Amino acid sequence: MANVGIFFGSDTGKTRKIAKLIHKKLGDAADAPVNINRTSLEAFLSYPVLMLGTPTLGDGQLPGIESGCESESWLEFLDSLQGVDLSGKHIALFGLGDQVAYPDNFVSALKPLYDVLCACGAKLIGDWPNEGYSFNHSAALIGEKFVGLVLDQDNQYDLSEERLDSWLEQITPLFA
Ligand SMILES: Cc1cc2nc3c(=O)[nH]c(=O)nc-3n(C[C@H](O)[C@H](O)[C@H](O)COP(=O)(O)O)c2cc1C
Repeated sequence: MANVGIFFGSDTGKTRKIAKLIHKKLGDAADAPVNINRTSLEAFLSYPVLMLGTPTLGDGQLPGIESGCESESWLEFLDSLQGVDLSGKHIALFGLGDQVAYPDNFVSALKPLYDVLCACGAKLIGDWPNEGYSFNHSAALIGEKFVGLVLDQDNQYDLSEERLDSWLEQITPLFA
């Protein structure tokens, strides 16, 4: 088993694609990405380092039945994390959103994910500057920084790989 587990939720496949790209770039350090609705709590907890990806759906919500997905996803998995001890784990988040169609809730779903993981004692790494995006509001900001990498595959597709490379450069020394 590798050191890094990559888990994602996805409605239309864009977050899955980014998860696969992260895996490709990390090589043997990471296991192949797994949809969060296809894992167990035990498998999730077996990694010391986690990279967790999500789109924002609904009105700033995590994916799941309540936000209109056909399958369960983060909303349901987070219920199973209540009361779980994640201290000692390094967790980096990556979030996909659409700043043009949803400028009032851009990538907001990262925040409830962040909050649950922090409440479980995890060490969150990989915050990301908000420069280069145009939006009105995001719940995923703490001060001037997003709580994780932010990618907009709908409007800034061409910037994503460069952003991803820079983010991985920032975080890999923190857990290597
Ligand atoms: C019904 C619906 C609601 C959405 N709501 C938001 C939103 O509130 N904020 C946002 O930033 N993006 C929103 N998006 C855009 C998605 O997050 C974006 O297209 C993302 O790349 C989808 O990733 P996926 O293919 O992994 O599901 C929404 C998209 C859909 C279809």
